[in-house]
Amino acid sequence: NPCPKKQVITRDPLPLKLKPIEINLSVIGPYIDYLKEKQGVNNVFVNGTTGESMSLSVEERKLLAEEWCRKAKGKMDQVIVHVGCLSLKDTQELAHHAAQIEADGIAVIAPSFFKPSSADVLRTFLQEVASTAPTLPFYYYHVPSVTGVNVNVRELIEGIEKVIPSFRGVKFSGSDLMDLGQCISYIPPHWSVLYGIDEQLLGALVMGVHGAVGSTYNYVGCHVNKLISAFETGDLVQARTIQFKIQELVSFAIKLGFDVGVNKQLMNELSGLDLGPPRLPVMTCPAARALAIKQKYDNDYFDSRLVTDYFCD
Ligand SMILES: CC(=O)N[C@@H]([C@@H](O)[C@H](O)[C@H](O)CO)[C@@H](O)CC(=O)C(=O)O
Repeated sequence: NPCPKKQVITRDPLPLKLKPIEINLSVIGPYIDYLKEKQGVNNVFVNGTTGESMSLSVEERKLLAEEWCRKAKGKMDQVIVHVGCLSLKDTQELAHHAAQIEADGIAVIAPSFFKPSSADVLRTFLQEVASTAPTLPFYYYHVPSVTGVNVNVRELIEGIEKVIPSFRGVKFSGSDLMDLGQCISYIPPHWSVLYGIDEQLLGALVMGVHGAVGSTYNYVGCHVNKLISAFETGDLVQARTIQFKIQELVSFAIKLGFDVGVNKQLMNELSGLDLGPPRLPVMTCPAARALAIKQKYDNDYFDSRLVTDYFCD
């Protein structure tokens, strides 16, 4: 067995440089039009979980935030930019940048590698961030299933306005309805609590949330607007019908393995726009899985025999 010859290994011509930008800014404008015209979505929350912010560089996040703010001007009511990072310094840099580009607000998750040991420590972290963008409305983004930081939000926000005068509310993506209710009963009228578990929105509306932010609203946004309207006019039968449909879709997708990659593929297919693949460690959704979920969506939402009464325009 002959010895393998020694090989010369050539170096990558750009060994340490980043490859050219791997984010597609050009699709943001058309995507805003799709959200507005086809889904009735008038506010966006960008660089959050669905936007894979924690897998992006600070530079990429700035470029994305800038493009969203620029293209949404005159079309969307508000662009809230999520600026949370593992590092306080990066978070402050993004908060300061969001103020420069005139975002309508910022949101921050709890750092999740070195986790805050208490609500007090988390409040201090948020205060340090808010102080770099003191004029921007500030939201705490509570998403314990992802961060593993499950502080009591009511405890966190009690008195928070004394240290963060720009504090304006919470994006609450937790399932603890007692904590949710205790936040809502505490907050002043100029704050809001926005709910982030799409399949449980109706329960949160009953508790008094002021709005909803969710990944599936990229393609069921118009249905959710109808759910909210039905709830507001007291038509609980209609509101439940829509909520149950969303639960069916989400539970079907969860059984097949629902994650940000699957969601992204659904956003691609249902918007008709090429939003590109997710970034590792999120995997591209296998084609068969996306097809099965899309078929479920098409059957439930576009079969006029089933949904004539709340079919989206
Ligand atoms: C953990 C997570 O990803 N939650 C989603 C939900 O929309 C979630 O995908 C949905 O309720 C299905 O479970 C959103 O709260 C995330 C979100 O709004 C964001 O992109 O920041």
